[in-house]
Amino acid sequence: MSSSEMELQLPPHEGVELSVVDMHTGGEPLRIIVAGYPEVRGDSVLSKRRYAREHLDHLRKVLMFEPRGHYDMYGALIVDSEMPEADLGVLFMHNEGYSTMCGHAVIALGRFAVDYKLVKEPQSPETQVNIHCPCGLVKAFVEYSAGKTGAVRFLSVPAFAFATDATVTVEGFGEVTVDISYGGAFYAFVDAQRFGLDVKQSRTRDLVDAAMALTRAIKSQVKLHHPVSDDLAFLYGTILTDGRDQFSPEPTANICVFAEAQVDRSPTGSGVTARVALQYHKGLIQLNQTRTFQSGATGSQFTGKAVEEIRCGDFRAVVVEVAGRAFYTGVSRFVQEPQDELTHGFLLK
Ligand SMILES: O=C(O)[C@H]1NCC[C@@H]1O
Repeated sequence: MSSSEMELQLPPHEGVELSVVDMHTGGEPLRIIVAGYPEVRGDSVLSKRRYAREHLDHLRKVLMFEPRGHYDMYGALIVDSEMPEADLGVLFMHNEGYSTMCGHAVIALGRFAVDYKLVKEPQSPETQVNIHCPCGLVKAFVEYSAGKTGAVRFLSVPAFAFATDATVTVEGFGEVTVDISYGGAFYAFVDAQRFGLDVKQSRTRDLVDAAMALTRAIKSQVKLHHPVSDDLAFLYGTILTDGRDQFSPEPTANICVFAEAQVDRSPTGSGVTARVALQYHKGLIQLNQTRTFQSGATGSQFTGKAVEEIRCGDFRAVVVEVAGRAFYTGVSRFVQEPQDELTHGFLLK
């Protein structure tokens, strides 16, 4: 028998099995867990996120960490939603825990939900998929024609500038002026030039070190607040930019360092949402002016625009639309053999 004829079956084994569909959006991986997880308890998606963190974290490590994943792996677990209008609920996971929003994942999940029939009756030219993320309901619109799915755009939860020109003291860099904005998760924004860096040219390690120093400083010096829930009020990451915030048809580049020094390969959907809200707040863009955002890491692109002004508690907020493309990379059935000394996973720092 030649190797091309071998059946892809695991030999007899013991232990937990987990099945996933792998995709990427602009280079950023998304491992969608489709089987093997126990029930995630909780009466809301936000409380399920808490439950997964407290009771099921060993499984996040199995799927995100080596040898099945890697330092920068990203995952999505589909859960039931308490919202009648939602087609699916989702929990996001990464190298440190569980995020509240993930735009690159929503783009991939939109395609996935149509292809794997999580929505009834797909429509052409676009099928709407309502995805209940921990931050709230996100509406994705998936191109659909002749049975095939394509590009995805989504309308995110209310996004708002939380603080502009805030000053923090950053170890090794002194006083740094930053903006903080929310796009389903909170991000700090600063021009990479402030650290003598360039988001497209500098070494990733240097960008990560600067971004993490800033994240640490903000976490210890700025108290965040979200009108809907305290579970949303934490800094998810720092986005270093090329400083080109004034509207232009040219792309603007950024790099997002989130969770525990994890680097987004995509332009960061929730980051684009937060950055558009910030640009709108500063009067640098108008409603329905589309900007192109480029990942400093891979050059991949998303577009983003503010489409409506609304309120979120006391904040003047906007609904932001982000668009991009996701692709399948494979399917896997992972096993966790009990005899394996490294069965729980590990990370190299
Ligand atoms: O696209 C996004 O929003 C995400 N990508 C990884 C970090 C963020 O959650």
